[in-house]
Amino acid sequence: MEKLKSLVPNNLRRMVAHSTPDDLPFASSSLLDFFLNLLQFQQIVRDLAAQESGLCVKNISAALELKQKGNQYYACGDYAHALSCYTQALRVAPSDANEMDRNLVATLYVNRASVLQKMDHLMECLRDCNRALQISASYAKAWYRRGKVNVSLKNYKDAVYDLSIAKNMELSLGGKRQIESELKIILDQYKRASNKVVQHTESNLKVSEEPVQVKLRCVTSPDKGRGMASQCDIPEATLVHIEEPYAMTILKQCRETHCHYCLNELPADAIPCTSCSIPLYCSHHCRGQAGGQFKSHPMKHNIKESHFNNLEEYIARITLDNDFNNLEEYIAQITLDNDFYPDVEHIFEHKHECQGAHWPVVLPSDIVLAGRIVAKSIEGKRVCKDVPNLTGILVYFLSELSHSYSQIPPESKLESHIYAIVLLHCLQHSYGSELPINGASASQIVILISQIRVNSLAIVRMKSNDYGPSDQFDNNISSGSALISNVEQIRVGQAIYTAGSLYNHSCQPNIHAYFLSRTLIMRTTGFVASGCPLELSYGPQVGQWDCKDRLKFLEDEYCFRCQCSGCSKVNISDLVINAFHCVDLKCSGVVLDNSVLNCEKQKLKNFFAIPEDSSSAPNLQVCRCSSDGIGSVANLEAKRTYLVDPGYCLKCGSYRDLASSHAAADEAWIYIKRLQDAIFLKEISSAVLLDASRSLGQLRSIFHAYSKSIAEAEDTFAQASCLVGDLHSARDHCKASIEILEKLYGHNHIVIAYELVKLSSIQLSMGDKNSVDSISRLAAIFLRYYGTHADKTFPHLQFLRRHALKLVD
Ligand SMILES: C[S@@+](CC[C@H](N)C(=O)[O-])C[C@H]1O[C@@H](n2cnc3c(N)ncnc32)[C@H](O)[C@@H]1O
Repeated sequence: MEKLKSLVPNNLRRMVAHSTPDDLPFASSSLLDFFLNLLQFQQIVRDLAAQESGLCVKNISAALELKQKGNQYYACGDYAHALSCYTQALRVAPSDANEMDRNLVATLYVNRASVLQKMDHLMECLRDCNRALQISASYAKAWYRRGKVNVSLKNYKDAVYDLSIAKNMELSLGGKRQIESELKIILDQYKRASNKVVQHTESNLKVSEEPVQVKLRCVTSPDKGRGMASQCDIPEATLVHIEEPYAMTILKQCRETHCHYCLNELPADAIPCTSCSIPLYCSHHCRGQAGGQFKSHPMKHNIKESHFNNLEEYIARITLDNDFNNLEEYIAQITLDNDFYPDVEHIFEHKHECQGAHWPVVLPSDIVLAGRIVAKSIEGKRVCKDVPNLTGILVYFLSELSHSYSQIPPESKLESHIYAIVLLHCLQHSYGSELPINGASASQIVILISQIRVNSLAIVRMKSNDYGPSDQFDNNISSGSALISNVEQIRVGQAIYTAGSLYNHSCQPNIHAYFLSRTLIMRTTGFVASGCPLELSYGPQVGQWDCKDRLKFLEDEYCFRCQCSGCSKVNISDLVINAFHCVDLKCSGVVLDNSVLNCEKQKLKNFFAIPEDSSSAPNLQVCRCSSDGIGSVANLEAKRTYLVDPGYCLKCGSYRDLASSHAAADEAWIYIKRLQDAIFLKEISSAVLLDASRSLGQLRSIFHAYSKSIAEAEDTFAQASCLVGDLHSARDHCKASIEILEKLYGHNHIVIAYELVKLSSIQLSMGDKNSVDSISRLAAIFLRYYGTHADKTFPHLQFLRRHALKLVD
């Protein structure tokens, strides 16, 4: 990108940078003409879009090399590395490659199955054996491995079948004898045990049985444009929206860890695309839905019919059991190809990327997402033939979704134009004349990119990390084996939800958006009165950042100035979050620095906007101040001189020297940061702890008691205390941090639930029965945000509940 940008001459750069939606086609076409005559551009595009020589094409020698490495790791017992090598080998192995008369992919599945069994991933091992047998039904080693894993799963009947078949297929006499002796042992086990049947169906992807029962309507307001509003009173935790993405793509950093279709974490037996080396999927279902070029394995071997008769007789003889009579059906069930192919109307999102070219890996996620939207539109056009050209195929996006082209910074405009032209060239390899490359099509993709910018949602997953005292730390304070849970949200994908994009943002949202698989779900987090707008947070919230930081983020990321209530009305959180303590330590007032005050001043002006001579207004203001707690930190009805200069306490008017306060705070933070580094390295010395403890005392005298700084420092101490095994202190610091967060976010915010996960796990480790209350409270908040999906989105909740019950018993 930088290379291409640097080649654009200044006059053209200026023209593109200052273009508006009206003169966009002219700017696009001028830039396109320039690039088409540029050799470097042609070379870059050729590299990105080349199919046969692309980096993502299957590659037999790379696969063999990785297989070899995997074998070496396996031989020396390094199963984790062996597993990774076999998975990478499967990713690049062509489906028709053979090695010693055996299909290479089948061999790799069997090798990986052996590792998975060693690592005790039994169901994953079973699935890999099935995959090998679906390619080559007469593969003795695959039947053998299947038999062995079925023994581990105590599925003895299947194990008898599998090993008998393996013995029948095995060519060497020695091999046959070995299997026979193993069979004898299994037969004994079979006779002694009652056989259970292990279900090996793939994961159920149905996400929600709960229907959406409320009616919403689209409303328009002058400051936010269209938005959604309720048509009736809606109780809290009500499901208000559920939607599948129009288009979705995985984020780069999750390509190796999450399924490229459903975005759930990959299991140990992840499967690759059959014809390129880009995606990994968790199941055949997801692979089928995403769709590649669907190459089947040409070496498919089936078992000859004649084998069945002898084999059935043999099994009947060794088992003396009439129950083994449908061998043919058994084999058919296992060896049947279980790739799931959706109906003919289904549009495959990965198909156009699956040609070996590496542009889908190299270009940024939002550009790949734009590619998926264009591809879906073209495929849709094939189904509905009366849509004429690109204007037609992108008609929904061009006319229905808002965009920010006029507001985006000049540099970003140039980047969008270059990406649009590059993307068009890459997509043309799949769509030829269906996708003309000209100024009109390029400008439409530029608009599409800016629509993605303001309308796409980040798909997130909740992740809980456990940490406890380091082994080497001499724990002489408590004997508790603390295992503390930390919850974090990680971004895994980016998607466009067409109806979901009508919801506006608020920094004090009344709906919560979350994802199951790739499905978007929205729920009210409190009671919503009829006619009220329903708004979610696009990222920043009151309590998380102060107002100026939220405004900046929304302008930078989404190109709009937030008009929500959190950014236009005074609230206690914005006043205290980055506030200094009053010099009079007995005073609870806040002292604001210049940057915060400038932003708050605007809101404070609105606060005083009511005419001076209005007799009822001041009382109203007082009521409001005391009701939301503002009165305890700022006396906004008093003299307005406080509002003019930074450094004065908003309650008593005392002056604080902010320059020296900033310097003292920076110094104190050096020691807290040192403690954070020590936590990361899990090496906490008493000297580091002591210095940080002194600094915490200093911070408490510098910052306001409800400030984020103090909350963060308390949280750091909670973690450190946990690691050194001082659970009493960990609990107290965790409680202190929660108290501050309650002031910043409110009592029932999801952030409080995340902190309660920490607190309750500390309490559980201490055997403290108060953990039951903490867990009930966090479960109630989770219920409010996730309703019936609370356990599904956060399975750790069940674990906590179980342990709390044990404690009560
Ligand atoms: C995903 S769209 C929401 C629907 C949009 N209002 C429309 O008419 O299509 C995001 C855009 O809505 C507007 N918007 C959303 N929340 C806003 C807010 N809190 N303040 C101002 N504008 C907002 C901005 O123009 C933003 O770029």
